[in-house]
Amino acid sequence: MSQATSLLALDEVVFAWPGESHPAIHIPHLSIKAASHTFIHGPSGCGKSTLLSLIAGVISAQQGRISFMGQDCAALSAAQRDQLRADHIGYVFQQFNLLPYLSVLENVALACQFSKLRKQRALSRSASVLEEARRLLAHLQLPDKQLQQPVGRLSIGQQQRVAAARAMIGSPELIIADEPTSALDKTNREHFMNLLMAELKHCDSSLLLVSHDQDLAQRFQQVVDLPALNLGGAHEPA
Ligand SMILES: Nc1ncnc2c1ncn2[C@@H]1O[C@H](COP(=O)(O)OP(=O)(O)OP(=O)(O)O)[C@@H](O)[C@H]1O
Repeated sequence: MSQATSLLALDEVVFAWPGESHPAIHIPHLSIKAASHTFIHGPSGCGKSTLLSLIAGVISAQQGRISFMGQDCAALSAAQRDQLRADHIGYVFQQFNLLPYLSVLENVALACQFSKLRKQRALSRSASVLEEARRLLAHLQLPDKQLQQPVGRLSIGQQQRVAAARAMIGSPELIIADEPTSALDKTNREHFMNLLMAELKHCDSSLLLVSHDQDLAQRFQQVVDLPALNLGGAHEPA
């Protein structure tokens, strides 16, 4: 990787939604190191999800450079970006995005179907992908009897732990979590964050978590504040 320890780097990144005259995002510089924990905080509508979509390559910046694992993302084809994402990024979404007709184990194992690399890594730890899913879910304290059930039968807190296991299987370099605790009460939020942080130590992944919940900040080495968009639209991280 270039930039020695930088897993992800954004430089002078500007993005405006189509038809908008003011940018939703202007990031002069943001760097995320390997195996580090970064918290992006800001009020509703400040651009957190937009920033994550830029980093994930779902949308493209009009200006600036985003590099991930030493590669300039704009120089990659759409197919190359898709593969980079599947191999090296795990996601935990606000609404989990689990497939309700699959079992808990199958939902977790699914991430390895889109990435040979993550499958190989999972197999380097366990005898099969399903076994690795089982191991991760045990660490995240999912009761054994629920592993074969459709995810729809789980509580919200349990579904969120399944989503975390799916993001972490095959040890992607970066875990992106978009408001992962917003559906949880305070006790479950603390429990989820404790389990997530403990498991991250084992897989050496970097965590990039966005939330409006400032209470989470103390757990992170790097905190970036995205202020609310002012009337001029553009903002820079504090
Ligand atoms: N697909 C889109 N097309 C046009 N504008 C959009 C789109 N998605 C988001 N925006 C606008 O971009 C700005 C930032 O939205 P974004 O969803 O990134 O904020 P957020 O900080 O993630 O909000 P929340 O915390 O409520 O999820 C908002 O003004 C929003 O209306």
